[in-house]
Amino acid sequence: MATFNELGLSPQMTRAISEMGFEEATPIQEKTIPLALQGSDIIGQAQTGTGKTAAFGIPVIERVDPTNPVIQALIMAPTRELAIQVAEEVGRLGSRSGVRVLPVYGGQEISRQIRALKNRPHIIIGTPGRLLDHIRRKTIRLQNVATVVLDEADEMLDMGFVEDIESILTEIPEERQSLFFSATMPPQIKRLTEKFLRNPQHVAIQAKEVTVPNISQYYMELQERQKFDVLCRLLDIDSPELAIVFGRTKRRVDELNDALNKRGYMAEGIHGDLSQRQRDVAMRKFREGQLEVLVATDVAARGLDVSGVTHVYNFDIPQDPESYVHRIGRTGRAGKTGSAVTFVTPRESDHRKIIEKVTKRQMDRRAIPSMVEAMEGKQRIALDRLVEVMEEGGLNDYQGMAEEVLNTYNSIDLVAAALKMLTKSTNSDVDIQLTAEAPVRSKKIKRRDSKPFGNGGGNRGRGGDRGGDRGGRSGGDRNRGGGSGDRNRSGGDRDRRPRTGGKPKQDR
Ligand SMILES: Nc1ncnc2c1ncn2[C@@H]1O[C@H](COP(=O)(O)OP(=O)(O)OP(=O)(O)O)[C@@H](O)[C@H]1O
Ligand SMILES: [Mg+2]
Repeated sequence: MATFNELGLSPQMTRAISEMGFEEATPIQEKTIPLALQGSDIIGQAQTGTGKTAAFGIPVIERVDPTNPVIQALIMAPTRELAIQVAEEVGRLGSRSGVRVLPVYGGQEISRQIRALKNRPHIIIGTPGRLLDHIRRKTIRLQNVATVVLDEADEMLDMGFVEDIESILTEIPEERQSLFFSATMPPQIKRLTEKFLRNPQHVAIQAKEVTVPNISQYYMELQERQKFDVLCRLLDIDSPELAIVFGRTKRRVDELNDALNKRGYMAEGIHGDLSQRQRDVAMRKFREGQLEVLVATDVAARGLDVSGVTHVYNFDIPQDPESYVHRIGRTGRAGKTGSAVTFVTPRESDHRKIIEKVTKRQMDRRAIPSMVEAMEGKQRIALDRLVEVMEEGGLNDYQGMAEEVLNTYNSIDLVAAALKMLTKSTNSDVDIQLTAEAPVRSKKIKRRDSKPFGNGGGNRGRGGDRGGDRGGRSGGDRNRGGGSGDRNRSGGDRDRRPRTGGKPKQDR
């Protein structure tokens, strides 16, 4: 790995990078930053959690002229949370360069964004729906944009977004630089990029596997009705620092979230039908470690970078291999280790094999843990806590009382009682009924067998009803020109029109 000093960056940038604690450039950064600084179009592909944000963020900032108060770069991301996160990272990277950065996304009051735009930001990070809204209102003008970035490019060029992206790109001068980044790049999307890029440099940090090697990957075969109890046992045994549980639909996420709370876990749900406030609260609590579990649809599958996520549980097997790669990539980031467990019902067994084939990585089978193991897990957590408190010290106020009580009682009994008290009560008598989800049907198509995420043929073969945040939405969310302009109120920018095959929706 190279140091950032070797990449030809400005002193302000090097300073900001070292203040962020980055010592060496990651491989994707090392390869793409010099190319991007020269002005090349780039398709950058590297595993989850390997620093793609800075790989595009650094050159974008370096190419901005801070003395010119116009929008010079546009970064697009598929979800609001990701837009916010990318804006934060780019803001930190640009903190010494005098560049102003602004995120714009649905669900936030547009008037607030319009006020913020008066500060003349240089770089906008936005979700496509809200960006289009600003373009129509002429509150954002893109005629001075020299660099455009698509983060999660394959997702952005997929069916639900591509028309919006095209409309936005027509607002940007043609002699622009385009940077497309993602951990996955299915062949047919890669082909589509030719339409938007000029002589792109393909930079693929393609390890043997598409997923990160430091994520242990397991699957567990079970019946749909066993899933919830097994999840609780896993949480007890694994005792994650932070965990994300992915469910297939919004209803699933709501029900799971309720059920986990009833069983005594600190959980919150996130999906596209929640208000932005609810989504923000859930994300903030999760980032601050006030939750143990974030329950999410695929709205949280891509790009989110929360340190401390040690475990990902696919309560429902993901619909396609890309989703699998991104979901499990929420753990094992920036060189850390992580663990992912995917629940597979008997009829989904073929689907698991397809995922394994595409990712070129086998998941290890993990046995269903017993209740006894779960209980032992909880007791172990209680013991760890007790020892932790003891090691922290500051026990003077209690020592007199401890000595006194030890005159009467046996020390083993006392410690056992303390442990019993500290062991989280199971609440396993709380009756939980989750609505069953139909198994994922594997489409038996030969897709991307040879070069799964690179060049070559292969059928996209994606169903019309992928993640729960997508299919079946009414048009309301995208109602252009609604009074407040806050058209994403009930959904995410992520929540796209139903995939009914290419036809423009009537409200467009
Ligand atoms: N050179 C570096 N040294 C140390 N940490 C870094 C470096 N570059 C990035 N990071 C940190 O690594 C983490 C992951 O980076 P980032 O979110 O950009 O990954 P990504 O490749 O975009 O992943 P995904 O495909 O999931 O979106 C972040 O917390 C980021 O701040
Ligand atoms: Mg990313």
